[in-house]
Amino acid sequence: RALCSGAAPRRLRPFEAIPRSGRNRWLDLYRLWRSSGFQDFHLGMQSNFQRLGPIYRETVGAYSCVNVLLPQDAARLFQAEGVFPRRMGIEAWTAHRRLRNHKCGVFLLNGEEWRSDRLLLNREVISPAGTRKFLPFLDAVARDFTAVMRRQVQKNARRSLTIDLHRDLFRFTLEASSYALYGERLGLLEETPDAESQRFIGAVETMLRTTLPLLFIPPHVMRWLNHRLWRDHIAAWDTIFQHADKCIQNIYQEFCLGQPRKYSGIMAELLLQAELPLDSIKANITEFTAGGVDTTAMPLLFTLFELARNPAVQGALRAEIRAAEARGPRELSAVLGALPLLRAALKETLRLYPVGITVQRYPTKDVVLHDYRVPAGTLCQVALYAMGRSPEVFSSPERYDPARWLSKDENSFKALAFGFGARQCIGRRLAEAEMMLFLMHVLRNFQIETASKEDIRTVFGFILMPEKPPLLTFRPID
Ligand code: HEC
Ligand SMILES: C[C@@H](NS(C)(=O)=O)c1cncc(N2C(=O)c3ccc(Cl)cc3C2(C)C)c1
Repeated sequence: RALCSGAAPRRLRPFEAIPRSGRNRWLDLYRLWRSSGFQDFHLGMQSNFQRLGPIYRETVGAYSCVNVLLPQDAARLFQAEGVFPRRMGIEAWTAHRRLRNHKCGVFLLNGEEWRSDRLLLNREVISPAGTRKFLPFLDAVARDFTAVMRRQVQKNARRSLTIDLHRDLFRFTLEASSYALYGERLGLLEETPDAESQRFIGAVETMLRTTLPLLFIPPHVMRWLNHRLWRDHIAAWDTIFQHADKCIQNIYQEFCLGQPRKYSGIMAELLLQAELPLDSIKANITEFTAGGVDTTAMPLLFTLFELARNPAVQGALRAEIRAAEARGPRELSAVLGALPLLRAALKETLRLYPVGITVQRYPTKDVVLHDYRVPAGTLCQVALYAMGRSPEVFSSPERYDPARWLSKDENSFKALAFGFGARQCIGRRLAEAEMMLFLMHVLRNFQIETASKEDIRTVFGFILMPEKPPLLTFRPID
């Protein structure tokens, strides 16, 4: 085909010819550790692409990988992922599970074990039918959150509320995901939120923060050093598992006392389904409980900030929400289906602030990335942060413009914030619904403003987060 199109067939280049960042893997690890470069990892990748081009190889400490940022290279990588797609493991996490004799959830499993758990979980967690069942639970929590905010505003003489919302957002996402998972309200939105749940949120933050250095340093070295980092990491995991166990015990007891008459959350459905063994249900529900807090709270904070500094976009979204509401009360999935601009705003937020800054795969067969031969089994990753801000991929990438996702033009393999294919984020529909419902109720009830028009500096703490959470002002709309 290349010949008849007149173009000379592109010569394939050898793997060794791929440009390399850094010089010495251990020196670069030391430098990264010293310069707290872990938290600027995403920025380092972005400048490497600017220096070396759209593909390069990186070796830091024990970790070595090929980085790409163009959609067509992402497409080729995913086409080579095979039936058991695999990401880089997190040794520190599996080390904890072994230490405590816990099973792993789908995030940490691979091969046949991963596939059998994943197929059984999909029906209740990510399928349209499963999602429809837990939408009302998320809507109830989003309504409660907005009502608590309105009460808060009434107390202020100025009838507005200026606040760093990030702690409240953690409580919202934990309250919402726990209600969908366990069918139980934790009561986190009340004035005096439950102390144990607060401790859980803190433990998730500590666990994520201490995971970062452990990604680059083999944990057996850490354990040998019995480094404080390792002790904090394990203690945080123990708190996470204790909390999830308490929630699971409650619902398991009720389940044994008699079948719940109507839908009471994902966990109850999995127990009723009786296909996944209890310890697998526990391992996965624990992952979902811990994985459902920061991952969804951060994009909400970034979206509120961008809408505050882009009032025209905020107005267009409010108009869309009012129009959808004017069409009368309908099933929640229909309401969410009538908010394409709001869904596009979430895509735009995740383009600029991707919670997971990369998506990784080990190709199961040799693959050609940007005309280079890459052997099967090489760790490759799509740099989502660099892709989202690359002028080669997005026109005026610095502009927050949700409408770019509605145009007819080629957007394939550009919206990768939830990953791709059979191994994509299983919490995607839960996260999307939580964020859509939250923003729908907040935008209908409040005008959002911010004094700072400056970009937010982001740091990589396993989750992409703001270095300093923005201060936002909420003015009630009567
Ligand atoms: C309720 C749980 C939950 C929530 C909420 C959640 N995730 Fe995930 N996510 C997971 C799990 C579990 C996996 C691993 C899935 C697997 O390996 O089968 C995962 C995997 C991923 C991956 C890797 C996908 C791939 O193709 O390798 C990405 C990227 C991701 N999530 C992004 C997000 C983003 C972005 C958000 C929120 C805006 C989010 N996640 C919220 C549970 C969640
Ligand atoms: C940030 C991004 N990293 S990623 C998967 O792209 O490399 C991500 C996306 N979706 C979910 C997560 N999770 C967490 O935060 C988390 C915490 C504790 C546990 Cl037990 C399990 C998790 C998971 C992996 C579900 C993380």
